[in-house]
Amino acid sequence: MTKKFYQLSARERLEAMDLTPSLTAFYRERQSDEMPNLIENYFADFTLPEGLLRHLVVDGRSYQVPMVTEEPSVVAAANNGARLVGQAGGFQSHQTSQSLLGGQILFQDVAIDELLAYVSEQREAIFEAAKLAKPSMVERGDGLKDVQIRSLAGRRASLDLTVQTGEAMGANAVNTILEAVKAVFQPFSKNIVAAILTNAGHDALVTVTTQMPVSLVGGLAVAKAIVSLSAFGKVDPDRAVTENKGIFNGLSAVVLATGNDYRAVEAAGHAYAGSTGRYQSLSTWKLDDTGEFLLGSLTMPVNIGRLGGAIAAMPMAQRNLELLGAPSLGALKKVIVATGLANNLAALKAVSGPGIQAGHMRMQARTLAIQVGAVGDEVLKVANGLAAEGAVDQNHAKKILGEIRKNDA
Ligand SMILES: CC(C)(COP(=O)([O-])OP(=O)([O-])OC[C@H]1O[C@@H](n2cnc3c(N)ncnc32)[C@H](O)[C@@H]1OP(=O)([O-])[O-])[C@@H](O)C(=O)NCCC(=O)NCCSC(=O)C[C@@](C)(O)CC(=O)[O-]
Ligand SMILES: NC(=O)C1=CN([C@@H]2O[C@H](COP(=O)(O)OP(=O)(O)OC[C@H]3O[C@@H](n4cnc5c(N)ncnc54)[C@H](O)[C@@H]3O)[C@@H](O)[C@H]2O)C=CC1
Repeated sequence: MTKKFYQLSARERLEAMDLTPSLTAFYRERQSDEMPNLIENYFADFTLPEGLLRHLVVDGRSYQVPMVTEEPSVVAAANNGARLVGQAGGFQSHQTSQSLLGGQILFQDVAIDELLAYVSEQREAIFEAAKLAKPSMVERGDGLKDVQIRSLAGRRASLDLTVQTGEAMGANAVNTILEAVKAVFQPFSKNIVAAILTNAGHDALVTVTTQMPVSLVGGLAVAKAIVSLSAFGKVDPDRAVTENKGIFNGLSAVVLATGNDYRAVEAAGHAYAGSTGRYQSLSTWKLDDTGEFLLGSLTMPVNIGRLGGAIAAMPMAQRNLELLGAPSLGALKKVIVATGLANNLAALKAVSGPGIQAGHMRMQARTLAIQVGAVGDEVLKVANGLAAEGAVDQNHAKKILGEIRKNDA
């Protein structure tokens, strides 16, 4: 019987794709032994560059932070922000919870009083079902910690479970527990719509702060400009979404480098950014009462792991955790949020000061050089030529590349 596409080996898949010989050769060179089992229909590895945030100081400890991103100037911005904050002693963290992940059993057409009464009567059975579903968690002191009913519009309700997940993100564990607990609600089986974890992260908030003399950012006028721009992120969602993108520039780069689920972290972050009813920037920058210090803070939910998921299966993720000094899960979360705040500071300083283009486009120049066909040494030569001309666009890049090739011929 012919195999289905997903049953083929990675090599066989390339043959089945019926590609040109050059495309087949290209992808074949990019097949590895490490990745095929991570996802489905695997046919090649896609590589992204990894850059270093050299000194990120959090709670008095200095970290070398791996960052995976495709965007020029993000790693430079992280280093820039972390350097400024480092001179003031670094970031402080205020982690407000253990590793807690939520789950929901969703009910419709339900009489809330009946459900409340049933939950209170079956509390022990609920905890027992959770324990039997994941006994190893309970042995470690983790597992189901709380159960609450939340009434929703239109005779709907959510049974909210809070699960302590130890050193893992716990997504699969929570889903397993939810499906086991669902079985306790047999009398309501017709009312149950789904049992699935929530990425909201209400119980996984991490806060990172900094207090720095205004002189470090270039004086009171610069600090005031940063504060003024930050205030727009509180009143205008259009500005807030851009500012948050700048935060995730750094934050997601570390989440990715450690093999964690960046979609989960970003979804939770954006939901938290909208938790007041209006979408706002996740960070806050203000001056202290004396006007001598710039105060920055970033609070957001972070549900990640130090093991489990894809982390164990990706050698780069493993090595990157080693590079970070094998931090505890709590410390890793702080590093991730602090990197986001470092990027945010650098971006706000650039955008409220000279503008983003000067620094960003200098670094974008290398990407532009590659886009117009520069290879090897030509890439830097074109980038330097663009910087010298003060015009970073494709036409100039093409012109400079043409001149370099003419001179080298
Ligand atoms: C680009 C810089 C850093 C230039 O910054 P600068 O002050 O013009 O340059 P500098 O040469 O004085 O360098 C200052 C520090 O930046 C770092 N740095 C400098 N160059 C490098 C490099 N090549 N590689 C690694 N690190 C670098 C390094 O730490 C250096 O200190 P030093 O070590 O020299 O004492 C600055 O202008 C900056 O931070 N800009 C922000 C860039 C940014 O945020 N880019 C992301 C893309 S834009 C975006 O996506 C979102 C955004 C920005 O719109 C969000 C928002 O609006 O809020
Ligand atoms: N909505 C979402 O965000 C969803 C995400 N996912 C994916 O789930 C993955 C993460 O799931 P996890 O449950 O974290 O991974 P996992 O399923 O690999 O579980 C963690 C494993 O580590 C073991 N373990 C050993 N020591 C531990 C300790 N000290 N603390 C905790 N666990 C320990 C556990 O017993 C378990 O086998 C990610 O890849 C994510 O993309 C899956 C479903 C939904």
